[in-house]
Amino acid sequence: MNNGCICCTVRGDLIAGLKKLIKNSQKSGKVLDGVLIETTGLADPAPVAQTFFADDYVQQHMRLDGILTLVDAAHIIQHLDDEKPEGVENEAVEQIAFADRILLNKCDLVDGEEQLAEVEARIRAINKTVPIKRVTNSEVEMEFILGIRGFSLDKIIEMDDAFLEDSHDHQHDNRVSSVGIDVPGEVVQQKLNQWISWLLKEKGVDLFRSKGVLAVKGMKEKFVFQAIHMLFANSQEGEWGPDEERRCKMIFIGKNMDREELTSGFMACMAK
Ligand SMILES: Nc1nc2c(ncn2[C@@H]2O[C@H](COP(=O)(O)OP(=O)(O)OP(=O)(O)O)[C@@H](O)[C@H]2O)c(=O)[nH]1
Repeated sequence: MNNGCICCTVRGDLIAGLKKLIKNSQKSGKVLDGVLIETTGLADPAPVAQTFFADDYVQQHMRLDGILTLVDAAHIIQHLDDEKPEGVENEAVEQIAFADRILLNKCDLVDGEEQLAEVEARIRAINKTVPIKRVTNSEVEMEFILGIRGFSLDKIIEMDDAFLEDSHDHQHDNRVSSVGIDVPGEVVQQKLNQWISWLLKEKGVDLFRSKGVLAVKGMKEKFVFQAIHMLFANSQEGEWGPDEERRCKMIFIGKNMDREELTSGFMACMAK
């Protein structure tokens, strides 16, 4: 599939991809057990689910088993409370509303039963009947998420009577965007640490997701970092190959991002 948003621009690609999988399986005689589609956290689930009903060929050969929504227990309330511009859907609300199963993840990051109960109550206010499982690191038995026959067209149409209409309009929040940085060279660890601390402290509320693989001066291994809002983790993973170009590659996804500020801030950490 091409790059793009699975619920908008590349939905035609999704249908073509599904058809190809079915045809390959028929040709090779190998049974296709299932297809897992992982959207970005910012996708509207409705048009993706609609794919399984919009195309006759796909509808005849596939059944939508269920929609699984992974909820970040530590940050979900902030996203549910985010006031969107007029006409823009709140993706977090949509993803919970459409869910046939919910994995309430990162329970270890939440302060006890009271806060978890509050999160569950917010989920229940959107989707009364969905089974919810509390987990850490998404550890779950497969029976909870696969082969569940959880998707019900009647239930969805009750909630969204335009679900089967072709013109399923939805508008994304155009305050949310991504900034990618990919530059050859190395960073200076101390400058990088200072910049990341500044970034998470000052921009963490609006920074939904950051991740990167960096070449750090004097470090044989690749420096890998992951962050969700202000929660940051890093590790050293595998050494740079002798012929591999040492470079820094990162992506930041968030609200009201300033490409110029992020890029110049990072470039100031590069080794001369
Ligand atoms: N403490 C804690 N950390 C977790 C848990 N689940 C994932 N993480 C960490 O959170 C960071 C981001 O992982 P995810 O939230 O799974 O990432 P994601 O949003 O699915 O990321 P992409 O699909 O790559 O955009 C990583 O550093 C994970 O190790 C959890 O239950 N508890």
